[in-house]
Amino acid sequence: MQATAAAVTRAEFRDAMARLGAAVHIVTTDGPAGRAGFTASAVCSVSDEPPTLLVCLNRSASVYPTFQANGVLCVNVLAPDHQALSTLFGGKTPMDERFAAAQWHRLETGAPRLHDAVVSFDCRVQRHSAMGTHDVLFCEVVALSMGEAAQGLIYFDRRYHALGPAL
Ligand SMILES: NC(=O)c1ccc[n+]([C@@H]2O[C@H](COP(=O)([O-])OP(=O)(O)OC[C@H]3O[C@@H](n4cnc5c(N)ncnc54)[C@H](O)[C@@H]3O)[C@@H](O)[C@H]2O)c1
Ligand SMILES: Cc1cc2c(cc1C)N(C[C@H](O)[C@H](O)[C@H](O)COP(=O)(O)O)c1[nH]c(=O)[nH]c(=O)c1N2
Repeated sequence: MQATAAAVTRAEFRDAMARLGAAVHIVTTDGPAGRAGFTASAVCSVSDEPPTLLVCLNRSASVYPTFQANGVLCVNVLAPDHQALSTLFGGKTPMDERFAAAQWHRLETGAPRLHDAVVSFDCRVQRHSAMGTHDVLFCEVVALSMGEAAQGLIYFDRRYHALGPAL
């Protein structure tokens, strides 16, 4: 099936995007506006000088005002064991219940770092830009924490898949 740009519906776009596999993250914040976190697949490297990544956040998400006000966040890259945690942070669960399901620490900014994340990027949001339903947050990485295992959790075809070295 082929569709031209003008004729691409939301449903067609989502069906197509479901075939673009992506790593899964829990993005957190803490500060004057309180603590919040959500599951995100729309995360990408932008520049290594200054070290910068981007996160796309839906402006209709309940967490949006908290991220907007705090201006800091931590991108926690998930491992295969974190499937249930990803589901918890990707639904409508109250914030305290989300955070009660795992252990958290802090790096520089105070945004929660997941203790067994594959890697965590602690960031200050330098800029944000609205596009359609989402804000693109440009985040400068001010501290890093590398986990022990280099294994990944991928979201592809609306399901989770474990990623690790071939045996
Ligand atoms: N970028 C996002 O905001 C994003 C990404 C993945 C999932 N989700 C949300 O998670 C839930 C389950 O998603 P699913 O993948 O099982 O099925 P789905 O059919 O809702 O989404 C399929 C794919 O489309 C993209 N997508 C979904 N919603 C989007 C949005 N609002 N803006 C931009 N891209 C979007 C993602 O790549 C997603 O994996 C949905 O509520 C969805 O909105 C949002
Ligand atoms: C696998 C997967 C991937 C994503 C999401 C979900 C799931 C299951 N969600 C949706 C987001 O996590 C969800 O809306 C949050 O729970 C926010 O909910 P509240 O509105 O704050 O309760 C999501 N939302 C967003 O704004 N950007 C993203 O990149 C993603 N990616």
